[in-house]
Order: sequence, then C-alpha cells, then structure tokens
Amino acid sequence: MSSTTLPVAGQASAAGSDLSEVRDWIALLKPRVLTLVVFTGLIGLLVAPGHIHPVLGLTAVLCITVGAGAAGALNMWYDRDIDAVMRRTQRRPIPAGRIAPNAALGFGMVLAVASVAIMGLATNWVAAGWLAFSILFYVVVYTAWLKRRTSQNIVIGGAAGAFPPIIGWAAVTGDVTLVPWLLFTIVFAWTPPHFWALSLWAHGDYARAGVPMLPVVEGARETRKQIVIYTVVLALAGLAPWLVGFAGPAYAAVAAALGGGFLYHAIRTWREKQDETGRSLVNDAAARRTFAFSLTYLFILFGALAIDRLVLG
Ligand code: HEM
Ligand SMILES: CC(C)=CCC/C(C)=C/CC/C(C)=C/COP(=O)(O)OP(=O)(O)O
Repeated sequence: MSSTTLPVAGQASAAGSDLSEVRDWIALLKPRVLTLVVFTGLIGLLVAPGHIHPVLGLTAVLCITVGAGAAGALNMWYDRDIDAVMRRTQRRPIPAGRIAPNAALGFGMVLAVASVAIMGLATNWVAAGWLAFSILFYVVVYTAWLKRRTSQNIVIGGAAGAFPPIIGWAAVTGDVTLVPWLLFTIVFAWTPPHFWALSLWAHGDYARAGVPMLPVVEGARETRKQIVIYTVVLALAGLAPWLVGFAGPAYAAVAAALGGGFLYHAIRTWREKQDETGRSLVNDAAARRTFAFSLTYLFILFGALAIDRLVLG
C-alpha cells in the first residue's frame, strides 16, 4: 500500500514546489505594484490619438509589464541586504534564500533587454527608448543612487513610475507631446503622498535598514505637512487634461471630486491625534486610509480619462 501511495505523494509535493518556485519568480516582478503601473500605461495607449493594431497594442502593454517587472527584479537584487533587515520585505525570494542573487540579476537583465527590444520591433523606438530610460531610472537613479542617500529619494526617483503613460502614448504615436507629459506629472505628484502615507507607519523598518525616508530623517510631523502640499499639487495636476482641452467636463468633475477626496484624507492625516513628534496615537488610522485612497484615486482618475475620451468622445 505504502509503495503505491509514496510516489503519488512525492509527485504532488514536486508539483507543489514547482508551483511555489514559479510564484517566487513572479514575486520578483512586484506584481501587485505592477497592476497600477500597467493600468496607467494602458490608458496612455488608449487615449493617444491615432490607431494601433490590437495585437501590437497588447504587445506594447505586455512590454511595459515585463519591463517594469524586470526593473522590480533588479531592484530586489540590488536591495537584497536591506530587504533582509526590513520585516515587510524579508520574506522576499532573495533574502529568504529561495532565489540566488545572480539568478535574479540575470532574470531581470534578460527581461529588461527583451521587453525593450520587442517594444522597439513591435511599435517604435521612441516608446522602446522611454521604456529603457524608465527601467534605468528606477534601477540606477532611484534604487542604486538616491534611495539610500536622500529623503527626496522618492520625489526624484519616483519619476520612474510616472513614465508608463508616456510609453503607452508613444507606442501609438511615435512621439511625446504635452498631454502625455501632463499624465506623467499626475503620477509624479501622486507618488509622494502615496508613499509617505505608508511610510508614516512603516518608518521603523526603514530606520532599521538605514534608509533615509522622510519620516526617518525629518520626522512624522514634517512628513504629514509634505503629504498635504503634494496633494494640493496633485489635485491641480489632475485637472490639467481638462484645462488644456484634452478631456471634457465629466472628467473634470471626477478629477475635482477625487482631488477633494484625497485632500480630505491628507488633511485628516495631518491633523491625526499625535504626540509632539508627530507620531500617531491612533495606529496611523488616517495615514492608512490616505494610502488606500491613493490607489483608488489613480485607478479612477485614469479610468475616467479613458471613459471621457473613448466613450463620451
Ligand atoms: C518610488 C516610488 C514608490 C514607492 C517608494 C512605493 C512604495 C510602495 C510600498 C512600500 C508599497 C507597499 C507594499 C508593497 O511593497 O507592495 C506600495 C504599494 C503599492 N504601490 Fe507603490 N510606491 C511607489 C510608486 C508607485 C507607483 C508609481 C505605482 C503605480 C503607478 C505604485 C503602485 C502601488 C500599488 C498598486 C500598491 C499596492 C500593492 C498591494 O496591494 O500590495 N507605487 N508602494
Ligand atoms: C516602466 C517602468 C520601468 C516602471 C518601473 C517603475 C516602477 C516599478 C515603479 C514602482 C515603484 C516602486 C515599486 C517603488 C517601490 O520602492 P522600493 O523599491 O523602494 O520598495 P521596496 O521597499 O518595497 O523594495
């Protein structure tokens, strides 16, 4: 009896370990963060004037996905020392010892080169150039240079995550005009309040790892103030596509409501019950809501732009 059941059990666990290995390689791409990165890239592609064959459009979106994922893998390769120290990241495949650093490096490089080459061959080299630039920006400028040096790391380095709408747009038109730069500006202004809200309760991890995120260097009080300032800039930037006549009043109404909503959450975070250093006395409840709202904000804003352009015309 046992001679028949053992191999079956062995096969089942081999299949199980294959699956968890695949899961680890996928985890290197930071798939959850990718959802919004790819969504903004897709909207850039959909609202761009002109026509792209659906198969080529899909290829372009896939290249943005794989390119951004490759950047995530290279980030995890470079950051493996600090990821091992931070509670949130220590179970990642490299610090947990499930994927060797060099294998992750090779994986990231191959995917990065392949995504740029396929983007260039399938669409055009302007889109491919911006994809290559954003991968390099995230890995070299943000990860290797700024992240461990300045509390402005995510303001400047965060620009990497703002390029996907530009790449999507360029895949259709072959150029980058005012509107894609406005979409870039929206994501650029969105990134600081998105991340700093989270960093208000995650700063212990960053402090332990010696990463100079804003609450670690300037304190929670200053971070709360900066969140409000960038949210005001974001709320205005959100209206820009309407101000230049690219989007209609329906988009403007959604953008105004979302901007007001974000500002409400930012101000609640600013005024949250806190001690004299700005540390929350209520488990960062308002900051957590602001972070969650940041994700909703970007998703609905870009969704509204697509509906405004493609459905309402
Ligand atoms: C330098 C800039 C940024 C930093 C430092 C940052 C940091 C983070 C961190 C630490 C998390 C928490 C959980 C995790 O690791 O998954 C997170 C979540 C997230 N970020 Fe960002 N982020 C940045 C930019 C962006 C951009 C540009 C996008 C997309 C446009 C984005 C989309 C997301 C999404 C969708 C989540 C939720 C993931 C989940 O559900 O776990 N982030 N971000
Ligand atoms: C098109 C293209 C190449 C886009 C790439 C940009 C990209 C993946 C942006 C997302 C930014 C991000 C996940 C930051 C996380 O910061 P972190 O790496 O400091 O976070 P961690 O502490 O979770 O590792």
